[in-house]
Amino acid sequence: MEFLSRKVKSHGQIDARQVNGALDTSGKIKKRSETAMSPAPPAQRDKTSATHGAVKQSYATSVGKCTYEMERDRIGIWGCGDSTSANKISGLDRLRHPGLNKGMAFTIEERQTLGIHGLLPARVKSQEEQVQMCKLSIERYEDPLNKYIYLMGLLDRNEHLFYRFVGENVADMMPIVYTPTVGLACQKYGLVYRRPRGLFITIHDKGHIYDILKNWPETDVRAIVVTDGERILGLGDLGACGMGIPVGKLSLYTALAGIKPHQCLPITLDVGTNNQTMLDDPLYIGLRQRRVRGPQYDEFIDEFMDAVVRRYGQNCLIQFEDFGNANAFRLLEKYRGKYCTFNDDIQGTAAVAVAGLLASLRITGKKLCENTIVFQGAGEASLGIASLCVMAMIAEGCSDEKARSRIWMVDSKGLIVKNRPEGGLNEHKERFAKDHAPVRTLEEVVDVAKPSVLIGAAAIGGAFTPSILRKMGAINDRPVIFALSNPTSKAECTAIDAYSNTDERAIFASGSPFPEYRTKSGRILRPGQGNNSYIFPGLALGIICAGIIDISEDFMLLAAEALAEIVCQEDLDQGSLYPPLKDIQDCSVKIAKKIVEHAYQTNKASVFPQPENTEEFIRAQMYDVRYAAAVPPVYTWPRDDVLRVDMI
Ligand SMILES: O=C([O-])CC(=O)C(=O)O
Ligand SMILES: [Mg+2]
Repeated sequence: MEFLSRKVKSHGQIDARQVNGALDTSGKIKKRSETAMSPAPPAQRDKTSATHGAVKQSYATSVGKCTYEMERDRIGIWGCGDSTSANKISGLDRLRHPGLNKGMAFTIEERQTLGIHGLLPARVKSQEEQVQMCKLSIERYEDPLNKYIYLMGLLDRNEHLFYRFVGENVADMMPIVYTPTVGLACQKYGLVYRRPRGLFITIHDKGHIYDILKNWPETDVRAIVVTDGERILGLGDLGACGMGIPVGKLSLYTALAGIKPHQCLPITLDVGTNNQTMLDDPLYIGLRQRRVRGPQYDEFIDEFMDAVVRRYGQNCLIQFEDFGNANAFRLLEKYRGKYCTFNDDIQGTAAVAVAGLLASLRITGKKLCENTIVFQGAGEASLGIASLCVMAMIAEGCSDEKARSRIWMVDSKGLIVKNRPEGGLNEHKERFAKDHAPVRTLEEVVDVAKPSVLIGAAAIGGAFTPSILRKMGAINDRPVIFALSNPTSKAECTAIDAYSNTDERAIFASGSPFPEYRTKSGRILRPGQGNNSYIFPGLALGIICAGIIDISEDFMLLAAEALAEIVCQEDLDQGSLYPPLKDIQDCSVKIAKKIVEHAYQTNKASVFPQPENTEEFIRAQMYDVRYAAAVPPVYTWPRDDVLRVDMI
């Protein structure tokens, strides 16, 4: 009895803001009914057939909810009891559930109420103290792969803590959960894999994809990153081990753009691999067979797309990641406009590179269309960037033909020219083919074209030789050099190469991070990271908040312009064309804001009514890394003296 009264009394100490409603952006308490958070509409989920009509949603359906109520519903979803009997969930299950676990941050009241008192040491830690612990723990590891394994372990144990820790240490943690370490993790995925963190759907599951999606315990999925593992970063075909990429990308959805973790689903489509080393490796985790191609592959992907719509609704975003060149372009063309989809390697990389180019104009004082751009590579990234450059040049007032004339592309056979003796130009390359005699090497193309901008995205590490870089320095006052291939080993040159071969005049960016560079005069240059991570989280946030299905190219240019606008003079003075990584979460919100506003202007939004204050609306939807109360809200009764009945 005494124990009970202690429990009830202690409930009163729970922060009412956490249990009774969400904080709005001003820190003011809103009742839940005033917030945009509420359950996903059942009618929109689990459709019996894939329909493709416009789906109109209300605010209430666009984003899901948070705080105690959401935590409670998730308990049901994870099979620990239905949501109505959720309060009966064992405390032990809470400790094991990464979305509910707070570790030693469970209060004494929560421990007693939930029946986990005694399972934890006496000490109650604040989340801030736990973040400090994470820092100490990760610093103990020297090998980046061990740091990766530590962080994934943290994610498996305690989601809120993981996202708070990564979110507060973006510059230090991004190279671990993302490029370049994630590349190493994929190569060693057989060693790294611990527990389900996404779905593996194999070609043998054809005909049953919907059923597999139903095995995923979350029903409110808003974003999927999918790969078939054929071109993982610049590392090539890693088959099912490519899973590290969707996992890494979606962890940035949450860490950088506040998209709720349970709304994100990583998927690997395992159609085999042509990587013999993987096939021979006893640790390989995927199907031990060569890649399936042709109609069987196409039917498989078609079925996947329809199953996603049927399970999660038409507004569920499907980001294609690290598919092989041929499939990437084909599938983008096939599905765009019909499904809520974009290809990050073609379009996301294009947007981040064009953002960097737009920012570089503030240093060179030129218009984009006054530049001559040479691409090393003519794959997804290069062709995507080239196309978006044309769009940006046309926006400056130049003709399509003139814009294309500014672009020179080099592939494995040399300069892409019309009537190439070897033939074999696809329509994407054909668009940029020059009326020129064959030119074999990149260096010769630099001699002929005299570019102001050199962009590498063909995963040939070291392709920008000192001699090429020196030529760029000789032709230009401020040569623009982008070494975009990932991971670091595939970069076309290092930051040091770029600066030291151009008398430190290069305007340099790279896909993977490079350390700061000290000039001879002692100035510190901070090479910017032209990685699509500046784009895809904010883009996705905007798409989800406005319910955009048709992600047309204007959204990509808009995202690029939005990012370029954020770059300030101080960034440029430090040699960076991008804002510092520590500001990347703000960039995501700013990009999302532009995307949402543009969606309403162009009738592409399906969430109504349009929010009055876009930024406030977006921020109100974002994941809160702080812990929610784990026990139900309490209400107060009148004082004892009011209730007392006079018996005399
Ligand atoms: O993952 C990254 O760092 C960028 C990217 O999309 C790729 O290289 O394929
Ligand atoms: Mg990629």
